[in-house]
Formats: sequence, C-alpha cells, structure tokens
Amino acid sequence: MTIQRPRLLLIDSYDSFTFNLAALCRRAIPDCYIHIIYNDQLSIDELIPLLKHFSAIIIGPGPGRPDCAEDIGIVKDIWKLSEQDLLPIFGVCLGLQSLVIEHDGRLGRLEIVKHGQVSEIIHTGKDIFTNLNELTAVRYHSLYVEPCSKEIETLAWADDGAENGIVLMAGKHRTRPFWGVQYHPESVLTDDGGLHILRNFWELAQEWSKERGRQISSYNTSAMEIIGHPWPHLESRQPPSYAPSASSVLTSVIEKPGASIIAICEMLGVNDHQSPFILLDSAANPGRFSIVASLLPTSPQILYSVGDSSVTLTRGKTVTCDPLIGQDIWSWISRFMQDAEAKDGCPDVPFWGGLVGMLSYELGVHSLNVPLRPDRMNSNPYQDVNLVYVERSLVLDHTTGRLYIQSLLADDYEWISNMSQRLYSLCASSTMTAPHTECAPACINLPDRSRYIAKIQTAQDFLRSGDSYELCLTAHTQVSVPRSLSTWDRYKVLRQKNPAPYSAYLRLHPTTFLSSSPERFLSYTRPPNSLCQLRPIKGTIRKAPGIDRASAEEALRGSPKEVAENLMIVDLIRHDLHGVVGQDVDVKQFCGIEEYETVWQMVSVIEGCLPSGSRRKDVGWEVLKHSLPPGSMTGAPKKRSVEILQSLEDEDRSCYSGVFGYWCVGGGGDWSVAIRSCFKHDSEPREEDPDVENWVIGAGGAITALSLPEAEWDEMLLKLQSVLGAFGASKPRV
Ligand SMILES: C=C(O[C@@H]1C=C(C(=O)O)C=C[C@H]1O)C(=O)O
Ligand SMILES: NC(=O)CC[C@H](N)C(=O)O
Repeated sequence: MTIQRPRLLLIDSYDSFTFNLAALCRRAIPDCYIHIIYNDQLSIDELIPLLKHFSAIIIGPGPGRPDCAEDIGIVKDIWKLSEQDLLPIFGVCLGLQSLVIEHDGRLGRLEIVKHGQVSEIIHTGKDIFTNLNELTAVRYHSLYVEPCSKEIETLAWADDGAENGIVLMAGKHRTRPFWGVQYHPESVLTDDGGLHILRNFWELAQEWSKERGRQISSYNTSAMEIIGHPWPHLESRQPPSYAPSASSVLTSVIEKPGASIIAICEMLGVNDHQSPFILLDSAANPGRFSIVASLLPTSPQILYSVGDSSVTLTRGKTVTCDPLIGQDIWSWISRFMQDAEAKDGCPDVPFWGGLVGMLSYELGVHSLNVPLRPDRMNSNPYQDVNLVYVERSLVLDHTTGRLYIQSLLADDYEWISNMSQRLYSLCASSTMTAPHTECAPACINLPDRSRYIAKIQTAQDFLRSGDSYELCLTAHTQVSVPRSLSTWDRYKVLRQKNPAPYSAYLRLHPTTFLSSSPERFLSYTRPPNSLCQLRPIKGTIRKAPGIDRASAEEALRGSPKEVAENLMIVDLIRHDLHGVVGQDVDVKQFCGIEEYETVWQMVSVIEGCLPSGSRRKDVGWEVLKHSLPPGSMTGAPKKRSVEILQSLEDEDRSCYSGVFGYWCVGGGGDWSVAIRSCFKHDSEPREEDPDVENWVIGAGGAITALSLPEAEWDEMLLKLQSVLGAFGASKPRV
C-alpha cells in the first residue's frame, strides 16, 4: 500500500508572506505537497469538485478587508461548504477575519494599527494552543474582528492596553473544522506560536478527517490542469538545455597594480563621451570587486521597453529587432545567456564577462501585473532593459589587490597581452586626474514639500485601512546644470563625496547613470548550488558628530518603528526567495547596523538556495524576475503597495528603484538597488537649452503608521543630499 502524502491547498490573497506560510506548513507537515492559488483564480463552483484531492486548506493573509468582495475573492464562500465537501481549514489574519465575519462577527478598525509589531499572545492552552506556554508573535493588521455568535470559540488574545484594549488573536468554529489566527505564524520573529500551531492544527485536522472517514482522491491530470504543480514550481520545470560547447575565458592576472580603478577607466577611454562605458565600482566596504568593461564597437546592447513586441539589439551601427514571439523579455535574455555560457574563468573572480546594465522599476511593476501609467507608452524616452554584453573586462579585487584581465573572445591573446603591457606602464606612471569642480551652480527643483507631506498622510490612510503594512514613498528631484562638467567628472565627485559599495558609472545610450548605492539587492553565486543573497536596508539615520556605532544601534535597533520597518521587508524578501527556491531560506543577519559615508543603515541579510542536487542553473535570474521591484522600495504587501504608489507618485521612477548589475557568463550575478543615484536620458524633449543637462535624483523612505510626516520629509532630504554633493550642493536649497 502506498502512503499518500498530505496535499494542502493554500489560497493566496495577493500577500507578500504567502510563501513563508507555505514553507512553515512544509516544516509542520513533513512531506506535504502545497498548491497555491489566488483567491480569484477559480470560482467556488470550479473549486468544490477539486477539494477531494486535498487534506486541508490554508487561507493566507492579505491586503484589504474581509468584507470586500474584490479583496477576499472565494474565501468568503469557503466557510459555506456543504457537509459532504467539508475539509479542515486554517486561516491566517485576513483568513481569520473572514472566518469570524462570515459567522456574524463584527469587523472594526484598530485605533493603533499593528504592522510588524511583536505582541504577547494570551491563550487558553487548549486546541491549537495545546502544549504551548508563553507566546510572542508578529502582527500585521489594521482591522480586528469580534465574534458575536456562539459558533465561534475564542482561543487567544492580545492585550493592547490603552491602545486597542483586548484584541482577538485566534478562534475556531465550534462544530466545523475551521481555525484561524490573527497574528502571523510565518513571520521570522514569531516564536513557538508558528510551527507548533500549524502542527497542532494538522493533528486536529487528521483527527477530524479520521472520525469522518474522509477519503482523499489521488491528484489526477484534470486537477493538475486546473490547479497546477505544487510549490515550488522551479523544480518541477525542466531545466533549460545549455549550449553544448561552453566558450572559454582567457584570463591574465596582475598582482597589485599601482593604478587606481579610476586611472584604469581613463586609460580605457572613459573620457570619450560618445562611446558607451561601464564601471561597477566597489568604492567602499563591504564591496570587494570593481568591474570595468573594455567595450568593442560591436559589443551587443540589448534595449527593451515594456510593451515592445521585440527586443532591439544594437552592434555598433547595426540595429536589429528580434520579435518576442511566445516568450517574455526574461526568457529572451535567459536564452541569450545560455548561448554565452562559459566554464573556465578564474574561480576567484565573480564576473568573467556577460551582461551588465540596468533594469527599471517599471519593468518590475509590469511583472506584478500592475498597469503602468497610460501615457508612458507614447512618451517613454528611456528603456526598461538596457544591458550590454561585455566580452572584455578588467576586474580589480580590492581585498587581494589583484587585477584580472579577461576576454571571452576566441584566441584574444594579443589583446590580453597588449592590455597587460598598458596596465604595467600605467601602474608605473599612474596619473589619476583629479575631478574638475563645478564652476556654475546647479538649479535644484525639489519636490513640493506640502504636497509630499500630504502624500505621506494619504499613504498612512492606506496603512490604517488595511491596504498596506508599509509604503516606500519616493519623489524625483530635477537638477539642471550647465554642461561644464563631464558626466565622468561628475561621477568622480560623487564617488569622492559619497563612496559606496555599489557605486557605478554606466554610460549606456540613451541613459547615463551614476550610483553611490549602499544597497545590494540580489547576488547569486555560480551554479551548481547557487547561493542567493539579498541585503535589504530599512532604517536610516544621519551620521553626525556624537552619533557613533553604539548610539546608531540604539536609535535604530532600539526603535520598534525602525525594527518593524525592517522586519516587514525581511518577511517580504523571505517570501520572494521561498517563492522560487522552495524551503531553504535563512535570515543570516537581522537588523545589523552598517556605516556608510553620510548615514548609518540597518541591514538584514537573507540567503536561500535550491535543494542540493538541483540541476537548475538559472535560479538567480528566476529570483530576480520574481522579486522586482525590490521590496525595500515598494513596501508590503508588494502588489497592493505598488498599486497605491502608482496612484500616489507623480511620475515613473525609471532607473531609480530599479536594479543595476551583471549576469556573468559563468552563471553568477549581482544586482544592486538603484538608490542614492542620479540619471539622465539623452535627447530628452525637455532639454530645450543645449548647454544644460537635466538630471534626476530619486529619494524617499518607508512610511509606516508610526511615521511622523515631517521626519519622513527630512529623511528623504537626507538621502537626496548624499547625491546632491555631486552637483556642488550638499544641502538642497528649498
Ligand atoms: C528610498 C530610498 O531608500 C530606501 C529606503 C530606506 C529607508 O526607508 O530607511 C533605506 C534604504 C532603501 O531601501 C532612497 O534612498 O531613496
Ligand atoms: N495581514 C493581513 O492579512 C491583514 C488583514 C487586513 N488587511 C488588516 O490589515 O487587518
């Protein structure tokens, strides 16, 4: 007799913690299959005949209200299942709220909302709380429910004192197999109330099913056609086939060259402003490698804007359009990189050659199925994907001092040898030109203060109504400067004023992008066994005399508001990563304090990998595809938060809030969050005056219910200032 593995159905209300819940269920119910559907994917009539394949249903959390049809989807109908279709159900947050209000309960708004807050849970010690002592758990809710009928038995509460009084934290139906918790068992800071609750639920669910003699039907192809594969999907798909003959990487090493990366860029022709140029620059800790491309006139550039039906590929003056038939831009790029796979570069170097460039915020917005601004299709002056294929590169390891000269071109020995010689002579006579300084003043057009503050208040209305738990609100500052300083000189000033681990100078027509970003979004090591790492930042304070590490720690880690902001993004990033790699996700650092040139930042580190033995080589790219825009730049839950931000913000974020970085031909990659940066697009229609350049600097911050609007405005200015230094203005003139 074969033992049937438990099969769960998880109903997702478009939340950003769903995959964390799936991962927790997997730990609580070993060997279970979990299938995830959206709450509006099927009608209840379509779902009911499929329930016989499942042992239980988990109803996830979500934005919005349990009494709003659009927010709750089929969940409201689930509680009305007939006796013959009945099965055990466990609801989380919105799930519990729906359970209670569909049984005559009352729904209300909390006086003081709880987003990313840890509370003590008082419970009966019975039922799903059997064998549990004191509990602390994380809450993400603006709404609360109160049972008003005898059908719902209460099992747990939180005492919010003068704020909200006693708030229901768990309940069950007295006669039907329905349970629910208001807090989040899947949050990284929820202790025993997470795993144990799910285990107890599973015990009770099995008991109920046994008493009923409930039989589970095996999962058949017709169910598969409707519900699909279990999570995670990546493993169940076929690995892509790779080009049989991987190309070779020629490498030569110079030990401790005397020349700086800036001098190397100048030797490579960065001052020829007509040609493209690439520098990914680790200008401060914890950055380690700086990467410079030595581009050929024929190095392919990939350009794509959301909505385009083809990808534009330029090689020098040759421009071709490759139609995207039956595939999206992500698979197109994946295929491009399959053909470029290389195996034999130096293992110590993370980049051997490959794609380098930028992906816009709007690319991510589009991949969430959130509509873009209607007018952008006609007037989009920039690209959502702007990447160049780098065949020849120089990589400086700042830790060992080694400089690697690399080429992907066949038999490119002559270039390698010439380049080595040029570098040796450069080392001998290293002359780094000092940046020119600005002679003419910049005209800085800040966002309107009262308008920005009004937007913060509107954002807080959305937080109080239960639509979002955190919103990263941002705005653009326009800077017009006379063309007296080259973009390269401006980058050198930025690098000097605000050295950052993820600095960059990317001149990729039509966009020039200068970065002094402190935030890595995602890096992934080479396959096999790619390790994906994300390093979200939330929590920023100004560096000032008297603010040393200890006081920064106290101000950030000691502040429930700051920790809550960070925690929400950690939980969101765990979800993004679990969504692709499955079970193996860990928080390696929670709320670490890191020092940067002008600010202290609170940084968490989350890592994940596919199960060992997995043959997938493109996991990093899949994670990137499924995790944009970066959660730290949106807030949670991501989709609803992005919808709200699209309506609140005045313009496309463009490069700002997107990512920039590389995908190496060896399979690894590293992408940073495009913040503390500025960009300009060539031939802007706005550029009426040919002697003036128009730059854009984006800045913003996470708004929570605890935010003080004035303080958030100041925080936005603080982030802005780190870039304004490159325009001769360390303090914005208002
Ligand atoms: C929005 C910005 O930064 C983001 C918001 C942060 C915060 O709220 O503390 C910190 C880093 C970034 O994720 C920005 O720099 O413009
Ligand atoms: N996390 C949740 O499911 C939140 C439920 C609901 N949107 C609230 O804010 O109360």
